[in-house]
Amino acid sequence: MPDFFDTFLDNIIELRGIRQSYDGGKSYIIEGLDFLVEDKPAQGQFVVILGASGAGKSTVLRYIAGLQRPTEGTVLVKGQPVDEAPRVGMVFQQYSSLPWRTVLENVALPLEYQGVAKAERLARAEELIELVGLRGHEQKFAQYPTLSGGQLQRVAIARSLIANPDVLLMDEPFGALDIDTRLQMQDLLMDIWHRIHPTVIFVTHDISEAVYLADDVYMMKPAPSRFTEHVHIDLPLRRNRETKRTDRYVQLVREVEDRMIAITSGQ
Ligand SMILES: Nc1ncnc2c1ncn2[C@@H]1O[C@H](COP(=O)(O)OP(=O)(O)OP(=O)(O)O)[C@@H](O)[C@H]1O
Repeated sequence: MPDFFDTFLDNIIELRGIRQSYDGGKSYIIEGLDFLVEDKPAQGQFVVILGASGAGKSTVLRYIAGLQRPTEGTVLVKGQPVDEAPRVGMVFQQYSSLPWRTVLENVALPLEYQGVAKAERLARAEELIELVGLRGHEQKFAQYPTLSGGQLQRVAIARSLIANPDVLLMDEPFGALDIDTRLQMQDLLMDIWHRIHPTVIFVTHDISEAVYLADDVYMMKPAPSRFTEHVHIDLPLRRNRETKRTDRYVQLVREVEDRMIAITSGQ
């Protein structure tokens, strides 16, 4: 039975009846996949996707970003086909900045593509650079080792946010970072999310990271894959390192872990 308020909420992301084949329909790596994320304007949502390697997590993000079409099925963002709903930002695990451009130019890039005047786009880029804690690095080239791995991901996050996306897709964005930087970036991302409330769809292999960040965790079974499990994370909205010491956090990590083990072992 749908919740009473569900009738008033649109889905910001809607994937229905998705099938994906790479061999002309002989076999399907994704089969019967449905995924609905409701819109919560001015509140946002933090959704984390977990699944074994090769389950199709990146593929789901590529559908939502409009980078790939499924063999069958419907993909809607804010009720529209993805090609007509362009306000989607994406952050990848690999550093994706243009190394021959400065931090400021990299962050401003999406607005340059949109034809926004230079003074305006650089002013907006400065705001985002402040938001991600990169003040003082604007004129450095966005390349390693001039910038550290964590700083390069900050550039990527700032760039993904500059065009005011309704949806921010993050594909293992902290996967390549050392543990200290990773924990710092989790807190930075939470802080940003509380300020600007996009709907975030975040892929990770790290269950403790998933529980720390998410409102909801969705789990994919191995191929032919689809979402089979969902855990709502009922931790307080504002979280910090202390949250990880609470009984509820530990309990949720265990619950998600148990469900992942059951899914991947086919139980
Ligand atoms: N162009 C392609 N041709 C054939 N198979 C493909 C193609 N693109 C993706 N696949 C397969 O689709 C499956 C899902 O890939 P995807 O990258 O989405 O998985 P994933 O869950 O993100 O994996 P990981 O956690 O390892 O990043 C994989 O088995 C992959 O080999």
